[in-house]
Amino acid sequence: MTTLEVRDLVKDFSLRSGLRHARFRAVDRVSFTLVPGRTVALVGESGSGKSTVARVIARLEKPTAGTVTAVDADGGRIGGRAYRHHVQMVFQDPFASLNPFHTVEHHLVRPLKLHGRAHGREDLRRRAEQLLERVNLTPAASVAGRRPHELSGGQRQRVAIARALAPGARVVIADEPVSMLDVSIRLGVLNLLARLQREDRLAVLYITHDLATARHFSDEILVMYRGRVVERGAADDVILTPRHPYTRLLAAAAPDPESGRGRAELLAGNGAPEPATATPPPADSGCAFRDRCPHAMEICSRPVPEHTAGAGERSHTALCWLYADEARGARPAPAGTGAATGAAPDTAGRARTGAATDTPTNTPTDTAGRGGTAER
Ligand SMILES: Nc1ncnc2c1ncn2[C@@H]1O[C@H](COP(=O)(O)OP(=O)(O)OP(=O)(O)O)[C@@H](O)[C@H]1O
Repeated sequence: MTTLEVRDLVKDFSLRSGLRHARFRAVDRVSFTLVPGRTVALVGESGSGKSTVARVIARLEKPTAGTVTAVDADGGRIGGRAYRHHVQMVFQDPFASLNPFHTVEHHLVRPLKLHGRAHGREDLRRRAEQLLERVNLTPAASVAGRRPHELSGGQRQRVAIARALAPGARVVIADEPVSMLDVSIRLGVLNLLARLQREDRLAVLYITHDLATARHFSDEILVMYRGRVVERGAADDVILTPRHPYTRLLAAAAPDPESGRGRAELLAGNGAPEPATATPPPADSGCAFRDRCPHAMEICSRPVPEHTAGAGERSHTALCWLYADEARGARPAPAGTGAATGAAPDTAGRARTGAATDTPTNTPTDTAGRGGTAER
């Protein structure tokens, strides 16, 4: 049963510089579905469009094109105010998302009242305390009377999560929910989100730069590059057998727990991928990654086909010419743009010779491995 469907979402922004006026496409034909009890992770480097997708879903931005549709358990379309009960967002910055002048109780009572989830002072107070207990903020009565500055960053984010649950949300959009928190408490907050998701069968969109937590906490991963989803599949498949050269670069740039350096740095001598905003995307509809791709071919300037391996829950899609029949035997790109003749890359970014393959034989080492950590 579908809870939220994003279809062919496009978001353009207007850019003005003096008298010049241009349009910039931040999100380009993004589609995915969120279902109860499952987490979809949206990963990609800074500027790839992840937060814009979240903001459109949360109705903080209007889409330029495409649709976002929420449906209830009977398949009926949810619109208007009910949509705001149904879809809630947890923001990156717990310091900015809570009003410093109001108590924790006020932050929870307001949505409970607004969405008709409790009535009367006593009922509201009781429901607010129940929410605090659910996010492990105890003793709830004492926490309820505090103001945000009296709480740690982790505690504030727990209040923000409780506030998201207050209207009875079925879909939670968590936009980098732990990136501003101390490393030592991040897993505790993510484990809390995972528990609430299981208990309430929430549909969660988890936005992150971090491949390790994306793999651990999500069922499906979508990799975004310059507004487009360039790869998608089951979390383990995307991390352990990445197909798109960009995902391979991201995986290679993931921090090495032993040395503390990015693996790309170790392999290539220089390093992690540049931010997506560093260079403007190519003006045509070819692959936006081709300027940085070590396997770029001339064919990459043509509109990129989607290639899917596997089926159902194991379907694994890459938006890349390397896997297309037409690319076999394609001429290599001119010198300086990287070279490959239909060769699928290995994880060190080297092109393997021979025809492209649907199932790359080289897989990255499991640096993004799963590891359970208790909720704190
Ligand atoms: N209101 C806006 N006006 C103009 N450009 C914008 C606006 N909001 C976002 N952008 C641009 O859209 C692109 C995508 O931004 P977005 O914040 O969605 O990326 P992101 O992947 O979430 O990055 P980060 O991880 O740093 O938050 C960026 O180039 C950004 O500068």
